[in-house]
Amino acid sequence: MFFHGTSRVNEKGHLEIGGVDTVELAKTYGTPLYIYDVALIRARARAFKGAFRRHGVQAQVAYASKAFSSVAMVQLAAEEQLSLDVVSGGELYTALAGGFPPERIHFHGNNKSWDELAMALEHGVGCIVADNFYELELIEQLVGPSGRAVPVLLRVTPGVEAHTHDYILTGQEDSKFGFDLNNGQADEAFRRVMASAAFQLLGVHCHIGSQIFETTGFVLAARKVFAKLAEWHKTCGFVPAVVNLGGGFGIRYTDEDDPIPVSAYVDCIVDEVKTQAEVHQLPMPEIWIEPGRSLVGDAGTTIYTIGSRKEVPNVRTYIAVDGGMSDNIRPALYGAKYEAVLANRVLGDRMEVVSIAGKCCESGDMLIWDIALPEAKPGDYLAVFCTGAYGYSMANNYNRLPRPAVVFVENGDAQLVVKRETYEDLIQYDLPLKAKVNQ
Ligand SMILES: Cc1ncc(COP(=O)(O)O)c(C=O)c1O
Ligand SMILES: N[C@@H](CCCC[NH3+])C(=O)O
Repeated sequence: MFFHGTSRVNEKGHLEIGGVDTVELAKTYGTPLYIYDVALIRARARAFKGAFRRHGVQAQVAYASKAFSSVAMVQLAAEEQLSLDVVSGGELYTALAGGFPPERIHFHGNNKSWDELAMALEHGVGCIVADNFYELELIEQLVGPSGRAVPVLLRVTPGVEAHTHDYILTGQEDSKFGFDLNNGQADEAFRRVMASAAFQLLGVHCHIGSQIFETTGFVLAARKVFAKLAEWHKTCGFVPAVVNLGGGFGIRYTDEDDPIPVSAYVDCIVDEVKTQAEVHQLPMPEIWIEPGRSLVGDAGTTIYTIGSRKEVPNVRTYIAVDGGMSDNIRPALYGAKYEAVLANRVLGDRMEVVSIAGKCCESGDMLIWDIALPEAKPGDYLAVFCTGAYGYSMANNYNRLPRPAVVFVENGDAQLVVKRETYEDLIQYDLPLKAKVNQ
C-alpha cells in the first residue's frame, strides 16, 4: 500500500490524511480537490534544515514556490523559516501578500521584465538571480548612477546533464537558462557585474534539473562552479559569500522511483562544497538550495469523483474522473506516473486493471494507465497520490474547467486555502462583442 506522511486507512476503510477523512473532505469541498498534508511539508522542511544544522554550516533552504504557490503556502514556508524562490511578478506578489519577509526572497527567471525587476527592487528582495546580459542591463538602468547596489547571484549553466526528463533538464549547455560556464559568458558576466556599482555580487547559482535521484550531478556541478570561483578569486580576489546549488531532489511517485532521504542530498552537497572550498583555498561560503518538489510533492493528494466507464473489449477499460490534464498536466506533458486508491474503499480487492482518463477533450488526457483497483463505480472517489508539486501550480482552464479547491489538513483540522473556481470566475475577464452599429 502506498502511504506517505500522515495518510492511513480509518475505521470506515476511507483514506485519512492529517487526521481528516478525505471522503468527508470531498463531500464538503467537492472534487477535484487538492489536499495537502501540512505535517509532511513541515517534516521535510525540518529535515533539510536539520541536515545543514548538523553539519554546522551556514545555509538557506529556499522553497521553490513554482511547485505550489498560494498565500497560505508561502505563510507555511515562512513559519518553517524557509527562504523563498520566486520566478515571476505573480509569485513575488503572492509571497508579499502572504507577508513573506522580502529579505529571504530570491528572484529567478530567464526573462524578468522591467516591471518585475522594479517590483523586486522596490520591495527589497534578498537577492536577484541574474540570468542573462539583458537582465544585467535592466538592473543597472533601474538602479541608476547613485542607487543602492543590488545583491545578485549569477546563474550559471555548468554543462552537467542530470538523468531526468529532457523537458526538466536545466544544467546542460544547450539551455535557455543562465550564463554558460564553459564558453566565456559567465566570465563576461562576472567582469560586468564586478565593474558596476549597481551590483553586489554574492556568488553563483546553478540548477541542474528536476526529479533527480543521484547525487553525482550535484557533485559535478559543485566542482565546476568552484573551478570557476577559484579562477575569479585568483584573477580578481573575489570571495563568494554564497553558492546556490538549486533544487531538483527526486521523490517517489511510484515503485519505479527510489529516492534517497533529503538529508543524504544535503550531506553530499555540504561535503563537496567543503572539499572544494579547501582545495581552492576559499572560505566556506553559505550554501543555498531550492527544493520545490521534495518539500510539497508527496504531501499533495488529489481526490476525484469517478464517473463514466468505457470498455474496449480485449484491450482496456477506461474509467473517467471529473478532472484530468486541467488539474494535473504532468502525465500528458512528461509521461509522469502516479499511484492511486479508491478513497472510499482503500482496502477493497484490487480486482480489475483499468486506465484513468480525464474529462478533457484530448485523447492524451490520461492520468494513469493500467492500474489495479477495486471495481470502481460512479460516485466512488479516486485518490491520486503525490500531486503536490507542479499539479495545482500548472493547472489550467482547458475546456473551461474551473480550477479545483485546495485544502490544508493537519492534526484533525481542515482548512480551505484556495477556493474552487466558479463558472463566473471563468468568464470574469471576458468582454462581450461590440454592439453592431445600425447601417
Ligand atoms: C532554478 C530552479 N530552482 C529550483 C527548482 C525546483 O526544482 P524541484 O522542484 O525539482 O526541487 C527549479 C525547477 O526545476 C528551478 O528551475
Ligand atoms: N514542472 C516540472 C518541473 C519543472 C521544474 C521547474 N524548473 C514537473 O512537473 O516535473
